[in-house]
Amino acid sequence: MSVDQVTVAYGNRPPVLRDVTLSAEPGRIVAISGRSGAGKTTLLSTIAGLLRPSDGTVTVDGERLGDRDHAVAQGIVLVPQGNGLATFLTAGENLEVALLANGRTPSDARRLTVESLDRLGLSGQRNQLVEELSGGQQQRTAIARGLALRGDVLLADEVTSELDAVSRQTVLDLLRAEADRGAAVVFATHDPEAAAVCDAELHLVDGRAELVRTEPISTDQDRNGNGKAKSGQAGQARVGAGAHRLDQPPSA
Ligand SMILES: Nc1ncnc2c1ncn2[C@@H]1O[C@H](COP(=O)(O)OP(=O)(O)OP(=O)(O)O)[C@@H](O)[C@H]1O
Repeated sequence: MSVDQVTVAYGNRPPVLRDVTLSAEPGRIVAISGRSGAGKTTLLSTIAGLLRPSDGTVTVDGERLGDRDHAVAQGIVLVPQGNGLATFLTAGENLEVALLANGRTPSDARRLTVESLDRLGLSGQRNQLVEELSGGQQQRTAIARGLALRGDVLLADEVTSELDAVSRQTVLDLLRAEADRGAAVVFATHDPEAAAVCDAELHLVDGRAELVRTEPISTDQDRNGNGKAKSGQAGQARVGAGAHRLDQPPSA
């Protein structure tokens, strides 16, 4: 998936994104960082087909992206900021409905729902109404729904903002697992520690993008004798307390 020199505005207002370019490849997690209001959600919404750029293009598998339906057909999954869950349904129903709409059979939808909620530690919440869940449980339900859909491109918008350190690490590990499965993961976050465990980082300032790095950050311990970052340690990215542990992604 690539974003080429995209400019996005809301109505007649000045553009929120200007000339933004980004490449997201299978097997890699790219962080979109930046302060509140910098344009992270706007960028993810554009990649999800919810907003149309006034200039530039979003391309998936060589095909220019159209509307949201086209994005869904192209396997672009969005875990939105604010969750986007139906609060009057149970956690499980939120997943099943999305899976059925995605063309899964009822039995597949049930199986994937159980599996995905379990990965997020939510087995006990499957039959609970979303409105009865805590903020963090709701956020994890939305992530479970996004993972269950097994997209080719996973857009995760501030998906760790409501979580404690342990749950945040679980979610970062799951994003890594999605990348290892072959998805291109785009993760918007204002948390520098979470951004640091991603493979690349694009920083937005007032709608303009600066590519901070295109390789994982690596500590001395993570380097082998010839100075190259170690590979094949999927799922071990760690945040917090200066203990960045980073994985070399498979070459895409
Ligand atoms: N629907 C909208 N209509 C008009 N302006 C909007 C709309 N949504 C966002 N904006 C504006 O676009 C700019 C970027 O917002 P966006 O939500 O993309 O930022 P963000 O980096 O995701 O912020 P946060 O970290 O607070 O979620 C802001 O100035 C915001 O006011």
